Amino acid sequence: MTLEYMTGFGNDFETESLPGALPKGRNSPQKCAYGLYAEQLSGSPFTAPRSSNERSWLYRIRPSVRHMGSYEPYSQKLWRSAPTAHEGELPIGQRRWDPVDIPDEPTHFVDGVRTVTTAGDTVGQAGMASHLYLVNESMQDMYTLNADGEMMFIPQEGEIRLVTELGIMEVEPGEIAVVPRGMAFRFELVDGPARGYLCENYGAKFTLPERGPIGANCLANARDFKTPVAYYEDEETESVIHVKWCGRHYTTTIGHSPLDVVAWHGNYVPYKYDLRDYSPVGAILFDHPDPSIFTVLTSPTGEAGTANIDFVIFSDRWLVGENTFRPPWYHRNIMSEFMGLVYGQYDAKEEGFLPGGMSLHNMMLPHGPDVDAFEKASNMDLAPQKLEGTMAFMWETRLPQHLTEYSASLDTMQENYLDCWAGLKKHFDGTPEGNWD
Ligand SMILES: O=C(O)Cc1cc(O)ccc1O
Ligand SMILES: [Fe+2]
Repeated sequence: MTLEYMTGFGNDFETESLPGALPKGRNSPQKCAYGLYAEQLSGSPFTAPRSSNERSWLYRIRPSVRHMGSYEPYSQKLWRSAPTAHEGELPIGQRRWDPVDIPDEPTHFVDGVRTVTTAGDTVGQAGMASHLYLVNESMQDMYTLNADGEMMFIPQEGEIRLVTELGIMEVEPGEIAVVPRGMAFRFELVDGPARGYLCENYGAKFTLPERGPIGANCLANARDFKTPVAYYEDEETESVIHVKWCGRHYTTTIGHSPLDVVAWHGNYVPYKYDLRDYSPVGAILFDHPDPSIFTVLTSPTGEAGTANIDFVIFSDRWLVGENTFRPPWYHRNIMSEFMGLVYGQYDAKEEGFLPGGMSLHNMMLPHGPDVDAFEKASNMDLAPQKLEGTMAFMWETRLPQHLTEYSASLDTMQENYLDCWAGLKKHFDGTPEGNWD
């Protein structure tokens, strides 16, 4: 599909799919052109400061109050919500999983979400959940809307199409997309089954991190973000809308497509971003900076520098540090790190961390390079080295992440993960050189 996008991050966009559908100079004319209804979708409180105030005006065939009402419970037991902290005797510890297969039985997006971790509390609007989506069927006459948070999609296998109230985005592995809290969409497959990672952000919306002394350029540049143009459906077919609200799943049935927005303007929008447009900045003489240097988007909290979620990537880059151990250092961290791998190899792990796999290094639990990565990096020739064809990512949150019964009992969980560090030898022998034999 050839799709049109508007570029920029946080812009006030305007778009119409019929000429003159967008009112000029006002939001609520007495009668809207084409007999449309005007509707405001507020993503921030009305009174939020300008820098964080987000809303869009939608000009649609029917107001959404005609789309939704009379909610019936819907059973989706594997799409969980925080808090799940006190359920059963779920284990703690460093965790890693191999990729999970896409099921054979017909599975659309809503049924294909599998929750791996939850943090915080949906009702308190803090924290996040990390999920997988495993999908082999497009949604048909079915739509979904998540009141609990915005959703970041990271496709790992298979291109996906998100047909949202504000327009259509196609997203392939290497790209990400974000759908705002409360926006309805239909999830479709472009070219076959799809597996990916999904972050449900219960807290403040993702935004670009400050660059500080880096200045006005590099990292994720605003002009590389893409928001779809208006698209509408005028279809009188029986449809189901799935709604997730305070951790529960519901459906409501209506007689038409809810994707009936003919024109819109505003800054509360879905967007996509190609991670290969990211311009990494790093140490160019010695030492390994904190991974926050690779932040793409951050969901801030009221506490400075203490993110609800930092979305960080480890993409193609040069390693040039002199007299430097170049992979990640060993560490313990107050923040909790969920990682996935879209393609390639991650530089802290020589084996075992596979594309489509995932790892969890939770609050204060130690981790770092496996024994082979340590030995290799400790002894290598330190010529400039290019890491190529790699795309790992991390959702790092200030809150501890809790497993679910599903992730704790997945048969792809690596029982022997700790063994990747078991061979780390004692090199200390009391001499300044140490013993490297
Ligand atoms: O644990 C990890 O692999 C992620 C990570 C990468 C890095 O370069 C430094 C710290 C860190 O947590
Ligand atoms: Fe880490």
